[in-house]
Amino acid sequence: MAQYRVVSGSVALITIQNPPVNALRAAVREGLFNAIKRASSDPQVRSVVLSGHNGTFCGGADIKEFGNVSLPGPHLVEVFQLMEDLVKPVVAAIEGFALGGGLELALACHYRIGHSKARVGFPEVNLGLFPGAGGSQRLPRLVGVPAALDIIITGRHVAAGEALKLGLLDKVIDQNTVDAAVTFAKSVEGKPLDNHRLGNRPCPPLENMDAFFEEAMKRVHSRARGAVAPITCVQAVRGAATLPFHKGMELEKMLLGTLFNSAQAQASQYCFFAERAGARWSMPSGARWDTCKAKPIGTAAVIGLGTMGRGITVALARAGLSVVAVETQEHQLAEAQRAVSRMLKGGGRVSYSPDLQAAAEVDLVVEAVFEDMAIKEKIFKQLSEVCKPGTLLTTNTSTLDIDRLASCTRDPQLVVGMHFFAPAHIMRLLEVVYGPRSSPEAVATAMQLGKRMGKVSVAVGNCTGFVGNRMLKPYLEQANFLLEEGATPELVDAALEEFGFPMGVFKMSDLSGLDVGWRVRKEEGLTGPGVTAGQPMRIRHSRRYSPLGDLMCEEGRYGQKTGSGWYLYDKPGGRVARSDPWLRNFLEQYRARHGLVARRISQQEVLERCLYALINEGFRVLEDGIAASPQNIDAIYVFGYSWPKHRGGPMFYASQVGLARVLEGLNHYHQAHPDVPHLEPCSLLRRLVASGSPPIDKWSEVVKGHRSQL
Ligand SMILES: C/C=C(\C)C(=O)SCCNC(=O)CCNC(=O)[C@H](O)C(C)(C)COP(=O)(O)OP(=O)(O)OC[C@H]1O[C@@H](n2cnc3c(N)ncnc32)[C@H](O)[C@@H]1OP(=O)(O)O
Repeated sequence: MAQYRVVSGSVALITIQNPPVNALRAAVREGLFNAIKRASSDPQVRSVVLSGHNGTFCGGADIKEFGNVSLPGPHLVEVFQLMEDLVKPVVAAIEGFALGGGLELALACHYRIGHSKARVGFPEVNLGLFPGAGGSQRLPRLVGVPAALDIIITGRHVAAGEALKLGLLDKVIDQNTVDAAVTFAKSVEGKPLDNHRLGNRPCPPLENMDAFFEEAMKRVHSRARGAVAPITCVQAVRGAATLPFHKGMELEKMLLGTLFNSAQAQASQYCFFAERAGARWSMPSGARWDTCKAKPIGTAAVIGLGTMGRGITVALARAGLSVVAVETQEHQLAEAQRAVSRMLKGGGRVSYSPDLQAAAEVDLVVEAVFEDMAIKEKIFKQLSEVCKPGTLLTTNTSTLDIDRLASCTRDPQLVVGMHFFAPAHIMRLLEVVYGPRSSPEAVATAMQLGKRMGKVSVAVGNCTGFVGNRMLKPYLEQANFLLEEGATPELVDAALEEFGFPMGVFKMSDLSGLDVGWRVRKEEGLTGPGVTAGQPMRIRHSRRYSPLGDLMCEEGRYGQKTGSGWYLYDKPGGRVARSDPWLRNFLEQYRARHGLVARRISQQEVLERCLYALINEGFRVLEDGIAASPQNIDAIYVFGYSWPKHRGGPMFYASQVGLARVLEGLNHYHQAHPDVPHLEPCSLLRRLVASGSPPIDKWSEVVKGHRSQL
């Protein structure tokens, strides 16, 4: 786990060996502890170099160990202190990553030499923690409080060049890092070390310290959206700035104790693994990630250059593909060309054409035209004739039937959905949608391409809305019903924002445009001139229906783009939402017209109705086999719908609330609203509760048993 050998006559070279990222699990901590003791007592040794096996210094503590009540082996703080106290100089040779406990380990060394491609950082905040093994105390002493706080709060990876400028690294080199570190170690043998022990150094002084930390705390409170870890980061760094090292370490220990087994830390760590779980995809046919080979993709075409098409073009070009961007409307093509070039800053290999024929020779097509089945069917038919045999045809539809599009082509097995999220070059999520006829090779290729674009890719089955938008529908529906019953957009949004969403449902709807959903509802036959004649306004297919969104669109209130929607904006395209007296009036008149009596609605009811309805649909998605696991659903919600990471995704949240409580809540609300089927608890949820609410990683066993009985 920690290999020890003496090189160059006097240098103990200690190499951490725990693939793939040399995480500091118990055996590694023990190995390091023993190796340092050995170097200390070895008379031949005058200096030490610490490195990581296989080009990676160290990815930090082993996150998989965190569930254990008491961690076995020596504690990291103990190992690091032993290292810092060593009377022989210790040099960290950093290749690849030094993250979290890995960087703390490097900070306990007396010198740090990094490869030019190395990256360092404290990503603990993303795991609901902070650098609590000395990092919050040592880093500010080395680089100063402002730089340390920035690194610790953002969790960002710092490139070697920047780390050198900050003084975090002593030297950056392009050659063999371990060789350079050995040479360096020999050059400092016998030299005094006191100033190189960060625990001995005071923090560089900071003017206006109180004001600095007050401002930092204010900023963190406004951005953290209920997450506790970022606040703790500020408290810990303040300790470093104001306390002697040993007192700061005590504070750090106390603060870490409050977070370590907290619900937020568990949720964030669950997200870390859920993000990676999508790569191990499977299809109902039994095809899997490890048995299917992706086709090589070098060229792609994007059809339709609206907002989505432009973002997709940028994402593909940044992944190194040569892209043909096709748009039949000349003015839109010219505008898109300018926008894409701006986003790519002159880089990328993109050509533009008004003609679909330009896609003839590409390996893969992403269709991103208007959300209209007839138009998409026509394009798929044309693509099938134009493109060379073997070209993968994909669609960016957010809701339409993949199989219907596949049936317009000569090779339906080559058709899959690639559902990007706006802005497509920024949002991390990609839903890869397979139809009943999509080949495993086509799925493997789309998943592989997602990885190349840096996306969190999740393979899902074909149904209206797939996973994300299917679950969103009952959530939006509940929000509208709450308005009918007496809530305001402000009340609903405040409850959801306090829960941790960056934007409430109505602000989000104003941002994305109310007309988008209106068009979908027209396509579904829920609204429109022919549909509404003679039908009760608030009932469709014998279920409760809210026409509020349709009425808003009929008034021309599409959201930010028209300057008014659920809120008022200072101009079309304005961003700052203000309460709108017109809307209050409109809601009052609407309720009066339909004999609805407004009642007081609590934030708790808002959360339970919106979130439980969404979660209930998540269980149906699992039941139907549209998503392979709750982890996949949660990754979709965290990376595509901005579900707060510290809540772990909707399915994990349900497991934390308690499945019995979610079931009870749904039963309660369904009794009150029997005409709303989305509130009726689905059979999988009932079954999970009946089987004693097993932990989330055991749900799949119940799902399997459940499906075999259907
Ligand atoms: C107190 C807290 C302390 C002291 C801490 O140190 S908390 C841990 C802080 N460290 C991190 O948060 C780093 C987490 N890891 C990463 O960010 C990345 O894995 C990486 C940048 C180090 C490498 O990225 P990449 O090359 O893309 O590889 P993967 O992310 O796919 O990872 C490969 C597999 O390794 C597993 N892994 C990664 N880091 C850890 C870890 N610290 N503990 C346990 N396991 C880890 C990861 O899950 C992958 O495994 P599979 O999911 O494929 O089985």
